[in-house]
Amino acid sequence: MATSNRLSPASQAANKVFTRVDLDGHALPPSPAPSSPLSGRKRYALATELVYTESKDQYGASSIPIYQSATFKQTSSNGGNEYDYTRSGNPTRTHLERHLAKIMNATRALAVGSGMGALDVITRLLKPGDEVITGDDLYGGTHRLLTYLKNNQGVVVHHVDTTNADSVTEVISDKTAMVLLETPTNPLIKIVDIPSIARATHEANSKALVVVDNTMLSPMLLNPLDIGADIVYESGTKYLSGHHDIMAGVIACNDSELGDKMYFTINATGCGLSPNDSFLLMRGVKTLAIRMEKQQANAHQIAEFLESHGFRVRYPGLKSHPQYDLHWSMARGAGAVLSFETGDVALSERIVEATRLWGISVSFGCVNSLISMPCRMSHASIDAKTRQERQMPEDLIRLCVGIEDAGDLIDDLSRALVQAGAVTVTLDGFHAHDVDADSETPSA
Ligand SMILES: Cc1ncc(COP(=O)(O)O)c(C=O)c1O
Ligand SMILES: N[C@@H](CCSC[C@H](N)C(=O)O)C(=O)O
Repeated sequence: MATSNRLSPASQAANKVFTRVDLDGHALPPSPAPSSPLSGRKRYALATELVYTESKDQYGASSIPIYQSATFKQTSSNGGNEYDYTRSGNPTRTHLERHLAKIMNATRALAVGSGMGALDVITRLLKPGDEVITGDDLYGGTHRLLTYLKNNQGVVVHHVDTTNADSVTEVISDKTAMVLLETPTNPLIKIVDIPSIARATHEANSKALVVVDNTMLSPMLLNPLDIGADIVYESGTKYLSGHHDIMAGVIACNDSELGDKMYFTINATGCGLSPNDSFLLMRGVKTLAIRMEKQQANAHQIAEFLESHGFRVRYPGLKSHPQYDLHWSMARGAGAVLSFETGDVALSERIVEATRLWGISVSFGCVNSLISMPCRMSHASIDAKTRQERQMPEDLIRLCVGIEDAGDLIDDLSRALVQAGAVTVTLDGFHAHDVDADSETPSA
C-alpha cells in the first residue's frame, strides 16, 4: 500500500503507460478493481467478504492506515505517480472504494462526503431539458435536491407512484434520462418493483439510467445492480458505518464510462470522502452483517409487538404488509426501519417524548434505537401541501431499531404508550385506541 519516494524503473515505466485518462485528459487514480479481487478465488458468503480484505501494505497492517495527507510527492517533474492530491485520490479512500465495489457487486465504487453528495454527483449526469421520473414517497432531502434541479437547472421531474410500474412507463419518453427509485420508501415503507421498472425503462428508452437509493437495506439485504439498476447509491451515514459518527455517501455501477464521469465530478467539485472518514466507514462496513442481523431481529419483534397491540404498522417483515411477497422477491431481509400511526399528532408527540431508551433523532442505521416524527423532522423539507397531497400521515412515528436488548426496547415503548395515553389498559394488557378510520392504510 505505502510506496517509497523513488519508484523502481519498472514502476516508472508502468506509470508512463498509464492509459486511463479522465475527461480532462489527466491520468486516473488507481483502478477501481475490488480490494480483494474475486478473479481466481472463491467468492465467500457476504458476511465473510465484508471483513475479508487484501492490501499490499508494506508493514502488513491489518487495518488500512489513514493516509492523512493532502499531497503526495512525485518521483519526476512529470508527476504521474499513483496519487498526487487527496481530492483526486487517496490510498485510504481507494481501499474503501475497492472493498465497496466488491460487496456492492460492482466494478466501480466511489465514496463521497454524504448520501446527498452522492445524489448530487449522480444528478450532475443530467442536462437541462432531461426528465427524471421518481417516486411520490421519497426521503425529504432527495425531494429537496430534485426540486432545486427542477427550479434552477431546467430538469423536468415527474413524481409518480413508483409502487405501480405502469405509472412509471406511462411517463417514460425519449427525454427520460433517469428513473430514481427508493425501496422501501422513506418513511411510508412502500415497496418498489426494481426489476419490472428497470426492464420497462430500458425497453422504452435504452439511454435512461435506473438509479436506486439502497440506504434502507444496504448491500447486506439487496444488490440493486443485480436486478436491473444502472447505478446504486446509499447514505454511508446509515447502516454502512453504523454508529452515527460520520457522514458518507457511496455510489456504485458496472459501466466504466459512467464511473469515470462520476469520478470526474468528484475530482472537479472536491466531494470525495476524507481519509479519516474513509477509515471509519471501512471499519463500520466490517460489522455490517452482525449489526443488521441483530437490528432486523429486534425490528421484527417490535413490529409484531405493535401490531399485536392494535397499531397499524408498516414493515415489510410483517405478512400484513401489502407488498410482502414483492419485497421478499428482491431482498434478503426486511431491514430495521418501521413506521406506525396513532391517529393523532399530539398523541404521537407524547409517545415520542415519553420514550427514554429511544433517542429522538433523525437518521437510521445506527446501533442505537431512534424514534422520530418524519413530517416534523426528516421530511420537514417537503412542504405541508405536498405532504398532504402525498398522503403522508402527520402523526406517523418512525422507529429505527438498534442493537439493544429487544425486551428493553419493548418495555420502554410500552411505558411510553401507556404514559402518553395511546392505549386502553385492561387486566389482560393494553390495546391501541382505534386509529382514525380515515387515515391512510399502507397500500401498494
Ligand atoms: C433514503 C435516504 N437517502 C439518502 C439520504 C441522504 O444521506 P446523508 O444524510 O448521508 O446525506 C438519507 C438521509 O439522510 C436517506 O434517508
Ligand atoms: N435536517 C436534515 C434532516 C436529515 S434527515 C436524515 C435521514 N435521511 C432520515 O431520514 O432521518 C435535512 O434537512 O436534511
